[in-house]
Amino acid sequence: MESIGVLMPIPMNSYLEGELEKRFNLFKLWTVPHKAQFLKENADSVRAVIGNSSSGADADLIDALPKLEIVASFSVGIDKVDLKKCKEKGIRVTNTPDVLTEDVADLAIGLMLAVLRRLCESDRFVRSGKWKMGDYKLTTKFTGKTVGIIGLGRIGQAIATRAEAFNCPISYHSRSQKADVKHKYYPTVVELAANCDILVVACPLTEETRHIINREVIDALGPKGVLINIGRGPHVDESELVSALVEGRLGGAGLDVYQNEPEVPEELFGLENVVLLPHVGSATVETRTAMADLVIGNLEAHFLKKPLLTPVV
Ligand SMILES: O=CC(=O)O
Repeated sequence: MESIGVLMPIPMNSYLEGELEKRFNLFKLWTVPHKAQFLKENADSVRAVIGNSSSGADADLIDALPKLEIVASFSVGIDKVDLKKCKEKGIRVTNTPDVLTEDVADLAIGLMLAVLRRLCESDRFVRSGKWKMGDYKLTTKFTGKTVGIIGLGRIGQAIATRAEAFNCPISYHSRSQKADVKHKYYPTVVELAANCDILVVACPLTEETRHIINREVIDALGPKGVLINIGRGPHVDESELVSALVEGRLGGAGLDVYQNEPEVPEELFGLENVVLLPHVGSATVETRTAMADLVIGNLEAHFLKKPLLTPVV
C-alpha cells in the first residue's frame, strides 16, 4: 500500500502519523509552504484524506481531489465532512466511535464536579497563597443533582451511567423517545432545561442541533443551572451564553468546545463559575492510540476491499 497517497491536512497525533507513514505515502499538508499548489500537483495521487474535529473534507477539497475514495476521520464527530457530497461521489467516510466514549463521559462528569465544587478556582486559591488569609468559600453539592442530557447516544448513555452512580436523576431530550430507556424524556430542550440542574450537550452537530442552546434554553436553565458542553462549539449560541454568564442569568458552565476554536471569549476568563478546557474530551494517550488504530484499520480494510470497521457513509 506504500504507493497509496493519504492526505493529512493538519497535525493530529504523532503515533497516527508514524503508523500511516509505515503503510502509505503520507502527504503532510501543513509541512508544505504552498498548499494550494501542492494540492494541485498531487491531486491525482490522493486516495484518502484524514479528518478530525477541526479539519474534514469540504466540497472544495473533495472537488480538488478527483481520485479521493475515503475520508477517515480521527474523531467521532464528522461535522467537518460534507457527507452529502461524499454520498453523491461514492466516497466512503469513517469515524472513531466507541473507543472514546468513556473518556468523553469521564470528562463530562469531571466538568460537572469542577464547576459545582469550584475545583479549578480552589486550586488557584491555594497556589496564590490566599488560603493563609482564610478558608475558601462553600460550594455546591453535585450528588443528587438532576442531570439533563441532550442526545442519548453512546456518549450520552455513558454520562447517564456515571451520573447515576452519584444518585443524580437523569432526564434527556433526543429526536425521539427511546423505547428501552427508563430516564424521563422531554420532547423539547426548553422543557428539559427547565427541569434539570445540569444540562449536558452530548449530541452530534447537525443543521438541526446548531444553536440548540439558545437564549430561551439558557433562561430556562436559569441562574442556578449549569451548562456542560462536550459536543461542539456551534451547538451553543456563544454570545448568548457569554452574556448570560456575565450577567449572572446562568449559574455556571463547563466547556470543552467553542464556536471558533482555539479562540475562547475573553469575557469568560475572569468568571470563577466557568471551567474552560481546550477540546480534550478524548485526549488521553490510551484513547488517541485506539482512535489511530481504528483510522488505520478502516484505511487498510478499504484498500484491501474488506468491510469498513466503522463506516458512516
Ligand atoms: O471532538 C472529538 C471527536 O469528535 O472525536
